[in-house]
Amino acid sequence: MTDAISISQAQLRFGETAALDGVSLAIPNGSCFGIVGESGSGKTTLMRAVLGLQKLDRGEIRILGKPLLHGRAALKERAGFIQPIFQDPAASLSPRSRIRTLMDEVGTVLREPLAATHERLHVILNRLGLPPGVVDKYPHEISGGQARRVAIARALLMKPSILIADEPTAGLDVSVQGDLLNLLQDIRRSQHITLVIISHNLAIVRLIAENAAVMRAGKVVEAGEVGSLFGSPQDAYTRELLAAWPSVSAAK
Ligand SMILES: Nc1ncnc2c1ncn2[C@@H]1O[C@H](COP(=O)(O)OP(=O)(O)OP(=O)(O)O)[C@@H](O)[C@H]1O
Repeated sequence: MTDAISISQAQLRFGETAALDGVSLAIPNGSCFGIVGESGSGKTTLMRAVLGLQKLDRGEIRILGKPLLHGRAALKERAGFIQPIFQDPAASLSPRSRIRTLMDEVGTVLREPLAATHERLHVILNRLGLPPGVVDKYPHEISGGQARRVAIARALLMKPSILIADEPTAGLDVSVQGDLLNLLQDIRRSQHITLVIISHNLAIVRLIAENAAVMRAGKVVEAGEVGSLFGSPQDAYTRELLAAWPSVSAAK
């Protein structure tokens, strides 16, 4: 079966820093895949490269079997099947537009009648526990948790087959974090979406991912099925990370 994302020998430097240093990964179609690692290990850079927002110095990325291309047309085409949820959702919402405008843009991009977009949006907002009236608000009028769910709603409205979420629960109350993860997991299963979760939080990845990769200093130090990766880590760095999350190694 074709992988949703395959990355081969990705290299990317920012001056002296090797943000990606020979990263190779295969993310199976329809799976939930976690990318973990401490701050600065290269997780966000990898996500940006996969989205085509950052060019590699060397290496290759394939999305659903096709080589990743750059340029406006390729970026636009890719938005139809791969969608990001960025760490700071408020930053991706235009401050001067009501949320309705942001959602209506999706209908235009998909060349879908507005009524059909609104109907799908209604279902998605309901699913995410957002009141329908949220669309009449400006981004500064909603809470951080709502902004994150609005960003997820917009991403889902695009009907992606791959969703990449960078720290999807950052800044949310612990009580809401579990709900959001369960919801993402439900949506992934019912819509057969490949979900990539990027997080420094091992507990989140342990909870919902099937496979994961551990990154350090731009390299993948270890990757595999989550149970064995966290149950019997082979790499010293994975063990070190796990030691900081005792509840993760205990939860088998
Ligand atoms: N635009 C940039 N210019 C210069 N250096 C950068 C840039 N983006 C990232 N880096 C550097 O590349 C390395 C990897 O950063 P990256 O943001 O990918 O890490 P991360 O694992 O996502 O961290 P975090 O969990 O804090 O978001 C870091 O050393 C960072 O300082």
